Amino acid sequence: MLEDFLHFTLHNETPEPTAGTAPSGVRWRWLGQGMLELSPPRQVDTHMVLSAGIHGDETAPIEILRDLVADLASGALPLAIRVLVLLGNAPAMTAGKRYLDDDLNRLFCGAYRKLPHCAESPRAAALERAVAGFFDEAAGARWHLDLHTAIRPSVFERFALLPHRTAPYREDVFDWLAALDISAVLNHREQSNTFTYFSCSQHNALAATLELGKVMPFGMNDLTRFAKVTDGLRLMLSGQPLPQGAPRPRIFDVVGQLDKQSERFVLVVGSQMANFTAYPKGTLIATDDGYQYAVAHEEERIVFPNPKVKVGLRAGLMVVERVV
Ligand SMILES: O=C(O)CCC(=O)N[C@@H](CCC(=O)O)C(=O)O
Ligand SMILES: [Zn+2]
Repeated sequence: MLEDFLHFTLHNETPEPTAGTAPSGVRWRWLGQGMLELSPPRQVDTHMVLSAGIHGDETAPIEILRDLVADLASGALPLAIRVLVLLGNAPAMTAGKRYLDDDLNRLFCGAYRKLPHCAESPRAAALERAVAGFFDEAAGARWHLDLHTAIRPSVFERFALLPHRTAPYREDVFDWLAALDISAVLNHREQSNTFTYFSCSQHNALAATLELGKVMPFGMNDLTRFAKVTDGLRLMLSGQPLPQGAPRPRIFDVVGQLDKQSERFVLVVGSQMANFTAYPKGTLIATDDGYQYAVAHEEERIVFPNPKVKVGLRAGLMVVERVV
């Protein structure tokens, strides 16, 4: 099973037995579809959740995690920390869609309770339980990296989003992201219902969403484009120091959110631009019933423009580069 964790996940097959020790000595526990805990034989003080496929059509990170699990099982990659690998939305992966009924990454922090009949709600609940169980037993450092790909091309092919928290992020977080080949960081300034906000706010994990390239079908990804990210993850998993000296990512603060309040929402600037496209002060970006968003700063950049989201959800973020 560990050689092709993804296959078991997509076919909703349960391995028999559901726990064991791999040839590498790594202990494993299958916690349910797409949920696998791996730990070295000795006690460790670092605990990392690695998730992908929270959106079913974002396949590159799913393939990256599949390959990492296989290498941990065979011993090609030694494991020095405890890790929970989560593949989020298997039915959506099979359908090649972002989600079936509702966006799973808007259903965390208990938001799933408001949509009891949606296909993704039980999954959000199960993922929350898995993370809670994992971190309950975790004394020491807690990390969560949630790997995604963007729908649109991006000015920065690999970027991170940090969930809002009251304490500012330590400077070394940006060095750490630089070592993972991340060239831009978007700093959220509001609470949300994303997976990383959940693990950050409810489990005190150092959490980040990583956006790796653009949505492609399974088998069509050029994973060499993310080789440095994968190398960094391998170092983290095997307890090795990350390389120093990578250029610091550029940092952007969210200054506005484009909310789709009704079906009359219009993204005036269109929706075909790359993420982080810049607009000058005064540009009208979006309109809706009784609402409009115009650029208020000298320059703002748009991220995740998507007028097709459901009413009530964010249809884009506006960010401003931080002067450091
Ligand atoms: O390209 C897009 O429009 C969406 C890519 C994506 O799924 N991004 C995540 C970001 C989560 C965060 O804000 O941390 C999402 O929208 O859920
Ligand atoms: Zn995504």
